[in-house]
Amino acid sequence: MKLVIDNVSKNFIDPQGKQLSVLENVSLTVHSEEFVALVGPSGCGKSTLLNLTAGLLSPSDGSIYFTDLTEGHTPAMGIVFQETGLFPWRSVYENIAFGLEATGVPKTAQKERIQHYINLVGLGGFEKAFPHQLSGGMRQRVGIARALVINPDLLLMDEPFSALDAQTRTIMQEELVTLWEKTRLSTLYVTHNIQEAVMLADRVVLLSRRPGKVSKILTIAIPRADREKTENTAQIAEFIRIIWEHISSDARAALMEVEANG
Ligand SMILES: Nc1ncnc2c1ncn2[C@@H]1O[C@H](COP(=O)(O)OP(=O)(O)OP(=O)(O)O)[C@@H](O)[C@H]1O
Repeated sequence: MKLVIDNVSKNFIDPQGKQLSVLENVSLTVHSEEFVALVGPSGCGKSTLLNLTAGLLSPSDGSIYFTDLTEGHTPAMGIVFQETGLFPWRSVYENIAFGLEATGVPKTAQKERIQHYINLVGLGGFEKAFPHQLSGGMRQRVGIARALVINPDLLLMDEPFSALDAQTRTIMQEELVTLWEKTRLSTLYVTHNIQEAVMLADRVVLLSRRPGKVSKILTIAIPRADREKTENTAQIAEFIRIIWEHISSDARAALMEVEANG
């Protein structure tokens, strides 16, 4: 499976009725078993690109498609947003079951699958709890399990941990690394936090937006072996220093822009 974002542009109409060009000719691929982090300052169009990929928005130009699929297979996408959007009147189990309800998966297989993901995200024992009885981190785990239960080909995550306190965020990031090692799911992860991107991703993609200009893509590749060495702040800082030596001046400017405006 490969996700291809091919020369995509997106314009919106702003509240004054003027056309606002957010993305122009943006191209990006996410390969099978690849974790790509999309980093950029606030307002550069990260969520727009993710929503276009999810099919929640349509591109003004260009196309988004999958290649290298098994014949006849329709790709599925799991989505995790910053706001989990859990149904408050449904239990943990019922919230996770939601994604499977409209599918043809038989009931017994559904039960097994739901329980598998509940255990995988560490929520065993909380099946009957309601969202208001859970911490922010636990609610995000429900959101992640709900996205995974449909066995997606691609996982889309939009700042899933940014509403959490710093300590919980670190725990959730570590848990996501462990979870990803188990699932190796192709993932596109939006964040404005460079450290988080470096810690999680195989490849960091910078979406840069200069004043008066539309967004453009710059990529920093992070080999998987090196990613595993970025487990604490000191290692991440050292890693970013090494990357810094090897990237273009445009990419340096984009990183500084993220730090200044992220
Ligand atoms: N539906 C819409 N109608 C009009 N303008 C929009 C719409 N959605 C997004 N925009 C504008 O597009 C630009 C990019 O927004 P987007 O949410 O994609 O940025 P972002 O990089 O995800 O920002 P943040 O990190 O703050 O979430 C912003 O200027 C925003 O105001």
